[in-house]
Amino acid sequence: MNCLLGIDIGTSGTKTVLFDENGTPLASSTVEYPLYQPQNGWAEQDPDDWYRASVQTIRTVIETSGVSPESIKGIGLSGQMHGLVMLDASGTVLRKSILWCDGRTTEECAEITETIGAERLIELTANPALPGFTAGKILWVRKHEPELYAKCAHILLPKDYIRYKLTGVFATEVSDASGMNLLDVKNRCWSEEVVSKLSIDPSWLPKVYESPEVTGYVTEEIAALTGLCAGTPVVGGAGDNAAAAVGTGVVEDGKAFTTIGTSGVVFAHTSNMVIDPKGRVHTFCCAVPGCWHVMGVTQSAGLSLSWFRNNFCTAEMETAKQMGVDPYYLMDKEAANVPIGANKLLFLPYLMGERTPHLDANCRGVFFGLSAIHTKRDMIRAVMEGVSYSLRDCMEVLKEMGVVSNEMLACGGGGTSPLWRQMLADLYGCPVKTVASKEGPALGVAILAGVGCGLYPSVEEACRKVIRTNEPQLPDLCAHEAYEHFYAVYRSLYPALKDSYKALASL
Ligand SMILES: Nc1ncnc2c1ncn2[C@@H]1O[C@H](COP(=O)(O)OP(=O)(O)O)[C@@H](O)[C@H]1O
Ligand SMILES: O=C(CO)[C@@H](O)[C@H](O)COP(=O)(O)O
Repeated sequence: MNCLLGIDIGTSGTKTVLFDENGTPLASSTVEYPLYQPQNGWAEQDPDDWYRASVQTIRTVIETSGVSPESIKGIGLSGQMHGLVMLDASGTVLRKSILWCDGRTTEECAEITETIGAERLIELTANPALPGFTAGKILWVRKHEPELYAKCAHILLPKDYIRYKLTGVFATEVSDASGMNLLDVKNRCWSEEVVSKLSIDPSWLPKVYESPEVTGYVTEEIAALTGLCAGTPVVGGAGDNAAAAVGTGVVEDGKAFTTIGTSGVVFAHTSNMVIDPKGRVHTFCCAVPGCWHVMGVTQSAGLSLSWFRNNFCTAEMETAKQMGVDPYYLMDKEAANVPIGANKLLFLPYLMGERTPHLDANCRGVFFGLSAIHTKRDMIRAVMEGVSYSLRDCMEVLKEMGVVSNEMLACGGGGTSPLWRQMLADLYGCPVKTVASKEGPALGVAILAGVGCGLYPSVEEACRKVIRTNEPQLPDLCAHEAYEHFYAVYRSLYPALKDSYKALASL
């Protein structure tokens, strides 16, 4: 039997899944780790937490599956995008990684825009300078931590740090590199102009591959720690969203998915490069060589619900533990008993600022319309609806650009909730499907590994062989109409609060 391994370095945890060559999961293991928030709007993680989680989950899936390590023909890596990992010349991590949802670099982004020129930056990198992206984080460390910056010899993205630990190679691939503000997204290589104008040492940047290409091989040391065979090939893989696209079969024009992970993303495949002139959605290379994708991002999707759970649902967490079920299952049940509109309670999910459509690192979460009638269950529903309104905002921009068809796939932790999927179907006004496999990004990069090691002829062929979809959830037209009224009020809130957000941030 031929097997493939997919490793996804998510924000909530690392998930490693072993598949057979038909995409059937044989074993899966997840290890969670903390998110550090040293200041309001900052977010960091320890790259060595990702490494420990990777080693542990690889070892676990090999042991529990009982497959022989020789049968693992290739490994694919996926991960949260944009995070800055800085290493010194000996390969030691210099500081905690500054993550995709960290909003500290508004000033540095303005500096990048001024240095390159707003139009030229979009011409070269297909995107404006955004606080979530990596280049601003590099400039922030240069300005605020010069002693540490002086020791830097390598810059990597989260999953590429794990690649370095597995193979000893400094490499990345086009989909993740697109989110650094340093890649020439059209030509799929580093932009010499941007790198040199920002005075970033080009020797710090890893070599860029296409997603299915082999980038290196598992070392003897890692083999001894994990049970893998030394010499197992590791392919480029993809940023988590490009990886989820492969894992849900979104590899052709007109196909799209929504993921509710820590972040929320509405993603559409494009075989031509399409750019939103207002910069509200990102244009990145995708994992299919020669193709791109457009995606809108809600910074705090699952994060809003996990924040609510952790702070206000200790009773549900306790009951869930006693019942041996997931606390989110109980929270879903409570929310399902509340009518559309959460008894006139709205939630703006801007806990970590927002990208699509506002591009504002300073905005923050709001419960709007709170009344003495409301209970916790209204608030749970309002959080889930608020995230769905924000995803509808993403959808509206993609529709304006003409890149989505009238069908949507749902994935990510939140995409496993039938209630959340129905909210999406009702709000988008289109059927929402899931794929039979729940493994999204891990399956996506396992498929890429299968292409890289010759088990499949192409990404598209592999998806045709492996991906199966379930029956769709259909939109309810009455619910759609009801949501339209609440969505209109939701849309009016950000413009009304914009100046107040700025004032609050400046205090
Ligand atoms: N049954 C569920 N109902 C609603 N939301 C859920 C459920 N299960 C998981 N989630 C959401 O999914 C999020 C985690 O998604 P996941 O895709 O694993 O995250 P990441 O890839 O960012 O680490 C949680 O924060 C939670 O909000
Ligand atoms: O910043 C983005 C995409 O631009 C996020 O989608 C990150 O890639 C984090 O993903 P999750 O941890 O939510 O999967």
